Amino acid sequence: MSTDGLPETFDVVVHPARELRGELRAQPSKNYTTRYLLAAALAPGETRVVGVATSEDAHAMLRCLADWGAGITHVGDDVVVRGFGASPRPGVALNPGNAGAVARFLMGVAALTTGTTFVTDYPDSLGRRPQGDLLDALSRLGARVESEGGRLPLSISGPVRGGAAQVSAERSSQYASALMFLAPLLPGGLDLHLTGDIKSHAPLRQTLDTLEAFGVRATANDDLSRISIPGGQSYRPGRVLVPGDYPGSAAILAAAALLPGEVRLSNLREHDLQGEREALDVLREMGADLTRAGDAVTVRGGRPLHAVTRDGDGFTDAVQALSAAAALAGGTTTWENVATLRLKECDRISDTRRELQRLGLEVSETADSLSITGAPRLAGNVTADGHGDHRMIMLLTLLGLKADAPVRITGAHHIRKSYPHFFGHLEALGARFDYLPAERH
Ligand SMILES: O=C(O)C1=C[C@@H](OP(=O)(O)O)[C@@H](O)[C@H](O)C1
Ligand SMILES: C=C(OP(=O)(O)O)C(=O)O
Repeated sequence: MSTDGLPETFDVVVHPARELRGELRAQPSKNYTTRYLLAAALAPGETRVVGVATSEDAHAMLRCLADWGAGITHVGDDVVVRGFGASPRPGVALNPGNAGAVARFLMGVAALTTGTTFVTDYPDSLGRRPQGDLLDALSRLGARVESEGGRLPLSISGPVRGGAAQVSAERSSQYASALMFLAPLLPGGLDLHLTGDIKSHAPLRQTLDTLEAFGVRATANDDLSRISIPGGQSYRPGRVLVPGDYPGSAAILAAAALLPGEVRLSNLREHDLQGEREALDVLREMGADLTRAGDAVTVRGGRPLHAVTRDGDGFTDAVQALSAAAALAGGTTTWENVATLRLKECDRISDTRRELQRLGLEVSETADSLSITGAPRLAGNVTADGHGDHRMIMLLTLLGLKADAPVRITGAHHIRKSYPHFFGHLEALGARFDYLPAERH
């Protein structure tokens, strides 16, 4: 499955880099790939999804949709999906791997079936992430739900009719997105009330955007606390183009800001709903020299950076990458309102604090914030724990490039969850890595 030419599992040794220089095309967006593939499967007929991500999460979605009965044909970088419409095959066990969004979106749609089971081969990561808020919403709608403590493995059986529904959006926006994908295919649609302090508004807008691209009518109020989707609709098949990925690109841009040289990254739409687009503003506010021409962003790196205090919830998947910039900026950077980071592939607050401290940095945390005091230089010569988390691996890689001596990152193959060509892209810019047998998986 891996197209990156690297061993199946590996630790990476990151060598200090003098500069980064060159041009790259941003990889396809993870969040739009998962959404477009799912919407394509929910559409009767054929949809061509142009430029699909090749990450493990994209493969997880493709595998699950095929198991539910979608026809999947790869044509170059595109995927042609023959949808199952409102009738995914019942009685199937789906394995979404380690992909939270994939698992949750499919759990919503599972209410169309008379029984779907969800299992994972990542019991220590996805298997620990909470699903209770979505399961509660589904059972209030009349679905039959079985789980132990609201975690995978679990099973969901419909049918449900729809109508008024409540879902908490405090721990993850993915629960509400899941119900939004389900809603148009229910006889009664859904009048959704998102409760709690709503987090991750940006992905919710990406879901609304996807529904619109597939001809599904939906209305929402400004703060997204009310989302109304009439029932009895169908997804319209057609052709959709996956935009470039801001979360992964934020790591490349942060690396480029930290090191001397010049990096140009294309395929980053200026008007895009991915919240991690804000990473560009954050880097600029920190003092980076970043310019945009159309869909290309150029960074002239090596300028001194300074600390910022920002609400990180708008760019949740770029907080790790920006933490690398913070680790080398003058002063103390604080990411506020980031409690949901604790519920990702690892605890991205406490685990990040521990790894940064291991590298010699001063870091503190509260329940919902992370503060990092920048150091003028990092000694390196340590082994850091990747925590099986692609975004932690990106952060540690950036610090290794800037350190005085190499940094080893364990389990670096988990980069493939969202960015299989991450190391290859950095090599193309002049970085150097060794790939060693993994000390542990
Ligand atoms: O809807 C999506 O595709 C995503 C939503 C976000 O999760 P939360 O809503 O849990 O913050 C984000 O972190 C994740 O990578 C993808
Ligand atoms: C948290 C992430 O993904 P997911 O929730 O889809 O597993 C991520 O991509 O950083």
